[in-house]
Amino acid sequence: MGKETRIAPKDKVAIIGSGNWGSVVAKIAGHNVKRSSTFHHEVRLWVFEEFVEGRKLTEIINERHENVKYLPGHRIPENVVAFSNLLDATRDATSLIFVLPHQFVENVCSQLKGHINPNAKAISLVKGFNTTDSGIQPISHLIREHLQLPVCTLSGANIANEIAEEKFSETTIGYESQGDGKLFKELLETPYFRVGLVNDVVGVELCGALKNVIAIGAGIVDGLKMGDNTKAAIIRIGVLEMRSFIKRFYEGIKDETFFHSCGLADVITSCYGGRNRRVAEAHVVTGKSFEVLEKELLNGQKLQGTLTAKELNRVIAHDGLENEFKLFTAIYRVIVEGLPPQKIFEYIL
Ligand SMILES: NC(=O)C1=CN([C@@H]2O[C@H](COP(=O)(O)OP(=O)(O)OC[C@H]3O[C@@H](n4cnc5c(N)ncnc54)[C@H](O)[C@@H]3O)[C@@H](O)[C@H]2O)C=CC1
Ligand SMILES: O=C(CO)COP(=O)(O)O
Repeated sequence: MGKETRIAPKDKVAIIGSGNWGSVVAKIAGHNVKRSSTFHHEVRLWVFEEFVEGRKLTEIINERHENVKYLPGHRIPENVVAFSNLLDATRDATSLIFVLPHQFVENVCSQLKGHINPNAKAISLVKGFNTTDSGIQPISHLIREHLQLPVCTLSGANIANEIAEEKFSETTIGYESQGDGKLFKELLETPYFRVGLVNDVVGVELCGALKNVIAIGAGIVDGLKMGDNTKAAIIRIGVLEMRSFIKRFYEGIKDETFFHSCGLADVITSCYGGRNRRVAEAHVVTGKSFEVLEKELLNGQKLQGTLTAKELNRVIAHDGLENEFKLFTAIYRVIVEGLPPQKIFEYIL
């Protein structure tokens, strides 16, 4: 009898989330799998169903191959198929990409519990974390604990619309197992979207979460028309608080992580572009609340920085660390307690 050659089954990809960034990732992964011998040629995209101009968003995506609400004007490849049912979207999938606003991840994971392929691995592109009384819970840990699978993270200086336009940018994948990191790099890298790898899952995602709070500080500076020197000061102080917070709550975070795209570079892009900066500027100019402006300006897209500022403050206040995290505390007070924005400078003196 001749030796049987067994062909390894191809990885099936499911993308969980189809907002602004999720839709760009669907475009990238959809194109990449077409050329790949590693991945199955269909990519499934879970869409939180809603009606757009009287039609289901999933139907529109599957017919027009465009997410007309969250990424208008950009084609999503035809091998990306939208599903409104989470279990259909993820059935048999072995590579799961989580790309949701962080407040929705827990609910999604509860629904997925017990329905995941035993060989699956995941990557979280989510920028945010949860808090408990004992500290912070990174989203990668939340996913790992619910679904019992290995989780990488991806974060970087990645304004979604610019990447949709294929303008050059970089990102960072944090991995525990290098093989998983390389697999997701193969799935997501393109000539215009370059992936760096670092053996630091939590460091990557916590930078991505905290930079959203610093970006709110930058938006406040813009709203007050303070200028570039002031914004640079907010960036400098913000980066120091970001590093100090991450190191305090997580051992083993690598210094090099802050110099990958997920670190300082993402702080910079978010402090100049990005939704958190924009809404914070509008808050200063109009005096409207962040909740109202999120609805008025973002057409269903979500702010992550306001929630993260609240979650951060829970930990800072619990441990009495306001003097060590003066900028984070001041930004929280502007968002939640109505502190006049110009007063943040009194806090950080
Ligand atoms: N947009 C960007 O430029 C980037 C975003 N990110 C991060 O990616 C994550 C996802 O953001 P985006 O794709 O931009 O989303 P988005 O903010 O554009 O859209 C919100 C998404 O949430 C969905 N949604 C609303 N209610 C829901 C619910 N109850 N359950 C589940 N989903 C619900 C909406 O259908 C929509 O797909 C966030 O953590 C964000 O910080 C990371 C890099 C770049
Ligand atoms: O994460 C981002 C850029 O890297 C996007 O930031 P915003 O959510 O503020 O738009």
